[in-house]
Amino acid sequence: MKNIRLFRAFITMLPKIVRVSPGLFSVWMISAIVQGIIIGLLAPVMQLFFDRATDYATGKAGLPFVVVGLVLLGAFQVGRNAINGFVYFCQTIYYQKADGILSMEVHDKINKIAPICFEDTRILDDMNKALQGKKETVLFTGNLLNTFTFYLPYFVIMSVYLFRVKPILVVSLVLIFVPVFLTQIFRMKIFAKAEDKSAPIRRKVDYYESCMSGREYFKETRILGAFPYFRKLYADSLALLNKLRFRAATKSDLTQFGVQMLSLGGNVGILLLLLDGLMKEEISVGAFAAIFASVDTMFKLMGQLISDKWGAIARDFGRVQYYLRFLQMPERGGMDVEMPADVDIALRDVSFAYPNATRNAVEDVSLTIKDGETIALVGENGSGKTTLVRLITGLYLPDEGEVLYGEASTGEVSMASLFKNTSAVFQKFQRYQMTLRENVDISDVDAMAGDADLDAISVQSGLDKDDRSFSNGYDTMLSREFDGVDLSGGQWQRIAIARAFFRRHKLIVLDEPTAAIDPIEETKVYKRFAEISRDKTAIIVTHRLGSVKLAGRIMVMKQGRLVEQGTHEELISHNGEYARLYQSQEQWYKN
Ligand SMILES: Nc1ncnc2c1ncn2[C@@H]1O[C@H](COP(=O)(O)OP(=O)(O)OP(=O)(O)O)[C@@H](O)[C@H]1O
Repeated sequence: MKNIRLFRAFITMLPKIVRVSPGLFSVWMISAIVQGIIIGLLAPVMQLFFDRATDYATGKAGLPFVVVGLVLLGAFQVGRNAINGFVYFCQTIYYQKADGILSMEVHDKINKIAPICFEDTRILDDMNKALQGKKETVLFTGNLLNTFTFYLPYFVIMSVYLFRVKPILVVSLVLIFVPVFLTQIFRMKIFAKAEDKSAPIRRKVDYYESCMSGREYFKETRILGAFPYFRKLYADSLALLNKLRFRAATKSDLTQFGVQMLSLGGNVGILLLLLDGLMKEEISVGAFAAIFASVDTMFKLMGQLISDKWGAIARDFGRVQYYLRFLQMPERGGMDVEMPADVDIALRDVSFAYPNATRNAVEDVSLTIKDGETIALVGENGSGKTTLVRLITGLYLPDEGEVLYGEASTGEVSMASLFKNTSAVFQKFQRYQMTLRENVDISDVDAMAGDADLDAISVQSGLDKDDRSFSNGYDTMLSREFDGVDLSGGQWQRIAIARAFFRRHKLIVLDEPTAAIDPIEETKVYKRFAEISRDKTAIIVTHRLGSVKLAGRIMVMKQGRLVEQGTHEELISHNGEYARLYQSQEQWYKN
């Protein structure tokens, strides 16, 4: 993907940030400009007051003059504190709002990109970085805006003021600014380099940490006695990470120390120039006192702009690029059409390879599934069954050939249109941490299951709501994280089946839906499934060949190819791959 330049990134982000809340954005920007102007004008106002005070002391002016100067100075000081607080308030609220809205945008985008992208580790990596980058994107835009709204007016006012007092002051300011700026760039480079080296080590540290104490890992790690092994890996990686951090911090701190010395030198230099001007009566006592009082703020703001703001811009820019490139990723697209319900599904010379895979997972498959037919897909591990059903449903698009629903090719139709009449239970089904009712409802949010629907679906999927696990019936929370209960693998699988049955569908895919259910209960589930899918197209992927007999036709996959198809009896008498698989399973039960 192409690199995005800083200015381009800024003008791409700006309208997105403004759209979050145009009213609040205007208030925030205007108040930041006013803040810059007030703080910039503080030095001339101070001079005014000190000059008047000197005039009063030497009898050149009356007391009211001094009082007016003092009131003006007081007003600016109060104004400065008030505006500082107000700008901070606006900015905090704005960042929070923008973060929420940009998160939505990322999730909407993820919903539109082709599901195959989730099989590509590089795209997944980019997606993760984009998600992390969304927060930094808001800060990045905010920091750039801040440069123009607050720092620019402040430094323009200060430069004009200093120039009018003594032009050499502006020149010395620029002379200090340049090396400070360059050293900050050097510091950014140190951190960028350290970050590049640390990122993979940090991933390992996080991973070893979860292997030691993560919820999913700790039982197996304990049983295997692998804790000391992971502990050592963790400690070694952590030590390496700390070494990198220490080196970067040392270099950076030394540079920072140099910068501080430079600023101190600059500070002293400016004061000497001022003193010289005062002695030669080129500048007034008021100007001397005002600049003397403001020079510290000026150096602080300069450091803040360069290290905090631009440092953060440089640090965050990489992630912002990931974010913007992710938003530019091509979407799956396709037409929104009303898919005909009662059509045959045909695959014509379909081949497919996973991203970065060296060989096809599905190779030159042609077949037709008649409307309302029940098909069983069988074959050894890795023979391509799951991939084939993903192609049939249109979740993935073929690299070669086409999958047709009647006349419509899956590549031309939008995912929403395609999946409208499809339901599925996947091998790796999800355990949604919600109530039992919600776990079913989400498959057809327009229908919302009532108790009667849930009773019917529970029977079909073999779910027993009177089981003592469901202490609150259908409203039992199925998550220990949310003060609910956890279930057995078989119970979760039945919920996944219930969810698939609840969805209105013309095509249903059951990819190994009963692996965690005992064989007797499995037979019952399949029988009930045969009843409810009588007029529907159904595809069952299974290893247990005892349950494939209910299918009208059995298709046998081997190394990505469709090698046999027919009824159980036909395939047994053919004495090929299916017969071999069937006989080997028969042996399990006989021996
Ligand atoms: N995400 C992936 N990336 C790369 N290759 C994959 C991916 N998923 C599956 N494969 C490969 O594609 C081939 C077919 O896998 P598939 O999951 O379709 O087989 P299967 O018949 O369903 O296997 P099983 O019975 O074990 O579930 C295998 O060689 C597998 O290694």
